[in-house]
Amino acid sequence: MPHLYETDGATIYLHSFATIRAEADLARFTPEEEVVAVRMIHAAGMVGLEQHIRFTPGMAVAARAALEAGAPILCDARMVSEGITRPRLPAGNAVICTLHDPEVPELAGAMGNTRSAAAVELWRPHLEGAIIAIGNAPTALFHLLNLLEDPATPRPAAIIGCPVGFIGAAESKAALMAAPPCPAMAVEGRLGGSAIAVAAVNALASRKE
Ligand SMILES: C/C1=C2N=C(/C=C3N=C(/C(C)=C4\N[C@@](C)([C@@H]5N=C1[C@](C)(CCC(=O)O)[C@H]5CC(=O)O)[C@@](C)(CC(=O)O)[C@@H]4CCC(=O)O)[C@@](C)(CC(=O)O)[C@@H]\3CCC(=O)O)C(C)(C)[C@@H]/2CCC(=O)O
Repeated sequence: MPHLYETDGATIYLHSFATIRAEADLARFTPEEEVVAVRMIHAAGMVGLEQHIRFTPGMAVAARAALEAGAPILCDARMVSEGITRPRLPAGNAVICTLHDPEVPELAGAMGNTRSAAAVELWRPHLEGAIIAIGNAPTALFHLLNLLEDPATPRPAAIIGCPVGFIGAAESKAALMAAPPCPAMAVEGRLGGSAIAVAAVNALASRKE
């Protein structure tokens, strides 16, 4: 007997989002935040993730406006940059990941830091008004926060802080949300990951589902 399963992509999405809206506790989110939270839950396959999602007031609106104005999107890992659905982007926005730039390994050695943190150095010319999407590397978020401690460093429009894991992930996101240098959102604790960061970007880039 062949397995029977749903084969229509649009129907799968429809049922998926309906299930999330039926099961997740989304009451505390604004309408602009809610679509982002739903898509992040969808990417993680985890109702309950919403309890760990934090936004600074107005972040979702500010990030959407920045994307409409053409903001570039700076990503810590190629897993993030590759996941962004280009046709969703409202202004043909540039998607930039500097992690695999040939300069990065030597720079990381000179800095005594990871390649992920060194790659953030190469964001400097693009930082002003950018959307930052960090889905993997805690050291990238920590290094960005350190750069932004200098008031002369150009301000991004918004930071999506979703590094994942056991070493530095919770701490870097706690530092982001304790003193956000610009509008920001984060998944608190160890949870996070490239797919969840991508889902946030894709939701912010889209009109309501
Ligand atoms: C310590 C690192 C962590 N990586 C995690 C999880 C995943 N990483 C994947 C991949 C393919 C990559 N990770 C690198 C970014 C690499 N990962 C690190 C670093 C050693 C340090 C980062 C940090 O601590 O901040 C980092 C290398 C560096 O010097 O910066 C990667 C560049 C490694 C490489 O391929 O050379 C690479 C990213 C490639 C890209 O997308 O451009 C995984 C897919 C590994 C796997 O499972 O095979 C996975 C993806 C998770 C995700 O959703 O993104 C952690 C858990 C985040 C961990 C940091 C925290 C910890 O607790 O250890």
